[in-house]
Amino acid sequence: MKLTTTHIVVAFHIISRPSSKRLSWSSCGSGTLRAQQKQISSMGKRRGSRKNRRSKVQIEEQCVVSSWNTGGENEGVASEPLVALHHFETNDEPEGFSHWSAWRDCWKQLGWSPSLFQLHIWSSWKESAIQIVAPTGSGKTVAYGLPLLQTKLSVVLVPTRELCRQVQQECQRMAHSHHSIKAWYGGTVDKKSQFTEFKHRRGSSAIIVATPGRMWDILQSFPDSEFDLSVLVLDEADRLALNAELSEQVHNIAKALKPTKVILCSATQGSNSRDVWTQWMESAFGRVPNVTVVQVVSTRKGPTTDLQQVEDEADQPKKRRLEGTEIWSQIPSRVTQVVHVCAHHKKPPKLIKTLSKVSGPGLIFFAKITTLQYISALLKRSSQLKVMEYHSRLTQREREKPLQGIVLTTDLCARGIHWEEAKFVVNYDFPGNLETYIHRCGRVGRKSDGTVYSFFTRNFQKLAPDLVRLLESTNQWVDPNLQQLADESQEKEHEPPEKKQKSKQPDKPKGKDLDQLLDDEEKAFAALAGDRIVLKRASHVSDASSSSSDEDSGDEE
Ligand SMILES: Nc1ncnc2c1ncn2[C@@H]1O[C@H](COP(=O)(O)OP(=O)(O)OP(=O)(O)O)[C@@H](O)[C@H]1O
Repeated sequence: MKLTTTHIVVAFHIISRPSSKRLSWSSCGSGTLRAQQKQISSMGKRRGSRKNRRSKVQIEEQCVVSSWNTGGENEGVASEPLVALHHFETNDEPEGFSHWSAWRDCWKQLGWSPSLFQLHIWSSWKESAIQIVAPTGSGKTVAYGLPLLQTKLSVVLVPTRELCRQVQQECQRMAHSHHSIKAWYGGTVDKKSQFTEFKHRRGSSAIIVATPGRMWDILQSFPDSEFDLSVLVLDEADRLALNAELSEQVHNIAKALKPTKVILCSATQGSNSRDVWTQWMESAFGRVPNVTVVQVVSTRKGPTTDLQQVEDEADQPKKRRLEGTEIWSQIPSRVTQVVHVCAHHKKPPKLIKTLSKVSGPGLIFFAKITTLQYISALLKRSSQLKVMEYHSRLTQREREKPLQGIVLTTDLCARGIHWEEAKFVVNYDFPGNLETYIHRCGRVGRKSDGTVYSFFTRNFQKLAPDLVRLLESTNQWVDPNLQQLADESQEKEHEPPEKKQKSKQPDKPKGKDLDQLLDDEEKAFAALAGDRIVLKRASHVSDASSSSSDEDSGDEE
């Protein structure tokens, strides 16, 4: 597998969320652009570390079109999108686009201007395989959803039920009432009627949004059926690829449905996803086509005291992208990230302190449901806060309730969920990889500014060097303790193998199991809350130390 070397920057653009008028593509006249640059640079000034403030670093976002396949060279890439903004403003129909007026009417109804990467995706729509990589909240659903409204039967696979419902609603918003968009996941109408409807839809225009588990279940129940599928969209494609069960289901679905087009979509790519994606393509097409990648990337620009440093850093995103692990650009610039290194037992008081600072609704992420339930019980007893639990052990009915107040959740909510009102995220437990960190950060900053507070414990030291680079690349403050952990980690990388073995950090904090850690948390809460807390562990968490069975992977069915 090789990424072709031609990466052509096809356009330059500073983007936040496309709906934001001041930063929208339509307002990209040079005067406005200068104002935007000023605005971005002043954001850097407000939020940046001292080092960044001095160097006045600007973050600029660009749309890059490239391609990959199993070894071939990249063919010529258009220097600007075939579908341009003026096509939306005039009657001038772009060449080769049927149903153009329907597309335009749809946008006019929504009252939006398409963003640059959305224009590029539509311009690339004739390709049989497209990969979309754009920041959280940038409008990827609309980017693939709008063309689906002009095609025959298409299937969108997403990893969770929540996302399934959300994508269905988003597509329905764009669609005229005659267009049928269905959401299929466990607990919905019976399989037989879903299958009959699917068969009935052959040849007509319809979108089915489903979890892979449900879709495969239905297809398995009715073997030897023929389908006439136009497009298969794999939303959160890296999540689907990196989970063995989901990946196997997608593989089987691609083989059974034989789509004519495959769309891969996510804010992150994950380092090993591409091998799995290749297998899916082989199942769908019987060969691996050239995959066109439309990607939003950010680079840092601006005067600095150290030119070499800027040049090195400017190279960094490109290098990472070439390795297929681009992680820098996908957190919107209006999200402030505050990462603090802290000891595990300090997390409860830190949480209370953080919650006293924030206002408005938000999400707190936990690695395990038992920890979540435990902290939830403590918060309910010790504060007046409106707390809601949200994880995969709830009933379907409970999972359908709208999010409100302070939501204690797991990675079930890490991806895709569009909750405009959310003002903050707390990573009570830091996620195991930076892709998940990026997706969790993306739950805020969707309508207005948001802040992400992360409690970083030493057992995540391995992530520290990349996390520091990520924070710097997005102009954020870097905790000196985090910098120190990053430096130590890099020094360890260069140690001879024997020494490395000796100094290897255990995955869990040394000598303490979850029960002990919860005891520490309980004491810390008691110290803070005084009499309001009854020092008695809730019975439903007394087996908290029991294995990883309480982890919430967010997978479906
Ligand atoms: N061109 C546009 N102008 C204004 N609003 C837009 C535009 N495109 C999409 N939106 C809106 O932006 C919001 C976020 O879109 P969406 O949920 O598709 O983000 P996303 O890129 O899929 O994010 P994530 O990576 O977190 O899943 C939606 O409410 C959508 O309706």
